[in-house]
Amino acid sequence: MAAVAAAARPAARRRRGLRGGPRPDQAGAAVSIVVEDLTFRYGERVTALDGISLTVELGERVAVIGANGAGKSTLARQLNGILTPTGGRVVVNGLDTARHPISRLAAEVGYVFQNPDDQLHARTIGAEVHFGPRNLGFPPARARELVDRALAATGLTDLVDVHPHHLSPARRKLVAVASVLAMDVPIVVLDEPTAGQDRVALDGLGRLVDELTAAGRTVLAITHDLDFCAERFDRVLLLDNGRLLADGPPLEVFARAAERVPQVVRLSRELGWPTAARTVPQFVDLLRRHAAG
Ligand SMILES: Nc1ncnc2c1ncn2[C@@H]1O[C@H](COP(=O)(O)OP(=O)(O)OP(=O)(O)O)[C@@H](O)[C@H]1O
Repeated sequence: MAAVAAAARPAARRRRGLRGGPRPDQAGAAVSIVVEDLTFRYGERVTALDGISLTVELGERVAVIGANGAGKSTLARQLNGILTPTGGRVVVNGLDTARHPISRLAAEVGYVFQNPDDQLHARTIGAEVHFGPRNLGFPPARARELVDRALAATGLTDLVDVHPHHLSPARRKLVAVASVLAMDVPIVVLDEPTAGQDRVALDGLGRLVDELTAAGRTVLAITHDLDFCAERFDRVLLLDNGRLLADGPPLEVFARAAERVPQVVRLSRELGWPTAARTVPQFVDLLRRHAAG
């Protein structure tokens, strides 16, 4: 947050009405993210992304999965300009990331870092969550409203005066999520949101994804949590060694990733069902139907 939100000055940008819904670009008004033949190298030796192309529509929810080192975080960091392409291009909400500063992109894309300690800097949770909307130039009353809503959505309302570093890493992650929510950006990128979270927080995060996309926000989440992925996402990108190996509905993509599937999917397959369950309730429902004959 420190890097992104601090860079979000000047506040006047928002007053000039430069943010909001998607603006027309070559791919059309409903397009949220365009990635064209994206290649990214760290130095000379490491090709972290290799010829990735995809389009994400406004309001879509997309999960990005893949083994450690597959390139997931590198892809996510292209979306807010922390990294820019070595080859190809990335366009978010009509803005080519290579042609706009991080400060401009911060008004379009909120990025929740994998490690919240890379993001949090304020002395209280309240101040942390307030930082982004204030720097983006929201009028005070609107900023207050956004902060209150973000705190409530992440279950942190009663902790506004607490120092983030007095919380567990999983709770600090929720502070990072709240900080991004409060910025009210059209595109939200979550890097490993569920790591270390308990069931209550997991359900809360799932509801957040539902609410954000219902409100027309685009959500892209990097995750190793395949249950979360299967339960909450309609579209999954499978990265493998910097390449986009599969892009489609969860069950189709899991079929390409034989060893990486949620338990209910694996159980469905082991039981020889023609249609696999994606979630536990679906599994129970199918089990009842099969048992009934
Ligand atoms: N700052 C860096 N300098 C050099 N190489 C890097 C750097 N960051 C990542 N890499 C390399 O780029 C490749 C992709 O890394 P990336 O972190 O994007 O993968 P990932 O899929 O997010 O992995 P994980 O699930 O472990 O977070 C890996 O080979 C990694 O070692």
